[in-house]
Amino acid sequence: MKRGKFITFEGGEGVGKSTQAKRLAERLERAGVPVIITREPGGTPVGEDVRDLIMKDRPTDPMTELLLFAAARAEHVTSVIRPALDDGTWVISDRFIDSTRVYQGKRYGLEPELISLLERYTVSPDFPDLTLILDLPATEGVERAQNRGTLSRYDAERIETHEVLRKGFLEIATSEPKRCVLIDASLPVSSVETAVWQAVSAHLLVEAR
Ligand SMILES: Nc1ncnc2c1ncn2[C@@H]1O[C@H](COP(=O)(O)OP(=O)(O)O)[C@@H](O)[C@H]1O
Ligand SMILES: Cc1cn([C@H]2C[C@H](O)[C@@H](COP(=O)(O)OP(=O)(O)O)O2)c(=O)[nH]c1=O
Repeated sequence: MKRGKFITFEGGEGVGKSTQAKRLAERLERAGVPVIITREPGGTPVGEDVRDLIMKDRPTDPMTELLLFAAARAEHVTSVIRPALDDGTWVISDRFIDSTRVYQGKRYGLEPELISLLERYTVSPDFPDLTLILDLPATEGVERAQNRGTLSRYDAERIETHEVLRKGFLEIATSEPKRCVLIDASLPVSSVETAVWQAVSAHLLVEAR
């Protein structure tokens, strides 16, 4: 049985991750590839509870927040992601480790060594095969999230904070060019979809055949 591929979408608020995750899944299905979509925080009953908890009662201590995201991720990897990949199913996750690196690492300054250690225990060896980083000026992303009508407490942060987050994602794209592809998310939905499909075809479909 050929192992499935693991694809993650990352980027700031409202950049189009959920929209593109759905479109990519539809394209893969049309290409005959078995695929599931999942998200973080979330993806499991425990993960969804953690999501509700974090969104509702924001932890005052960044370390609490980091450990909650890590706990949800451990459950997500062991009960959803790893079994699917082992079974030959492709997995698309709307946010994953890079969100922690950027939101808890860059924004709160929590130590990269600690974040790496948590990744080692919660994710390893199931790191993403391909990460699509959707890039958009922070003001546009927040505007899209506002228009969508669901502005989370994270979305509502100051625009300077969103720019710090954007920079964090750009740094990851630069430092890990084999895993990450940077996508211009300011283009129309269908053009972003084409860019995503080109990246997936070039990185994964050729070797999957
Ligand atoms: N390329 C795009 N151009 C314009 N609007 C978009 C684009 N992609 C998504 N949107 C819209 O922006 C909002 C946020 O998109 P969404 O996929 O929910 O983003 P995210 O999951 O990154 O928060 C939605 O209302 C969506 O319809
Ligand atoms: C997965 C993850 C998410 N987050 C944050 C990013 C988002 O602001 C929030 C999840 O909200 P979500 O609704 O997924 O964001 P979006 O507005 O992009 O659709 O949780 C972290 O801070 N760390 C993490 O590890």
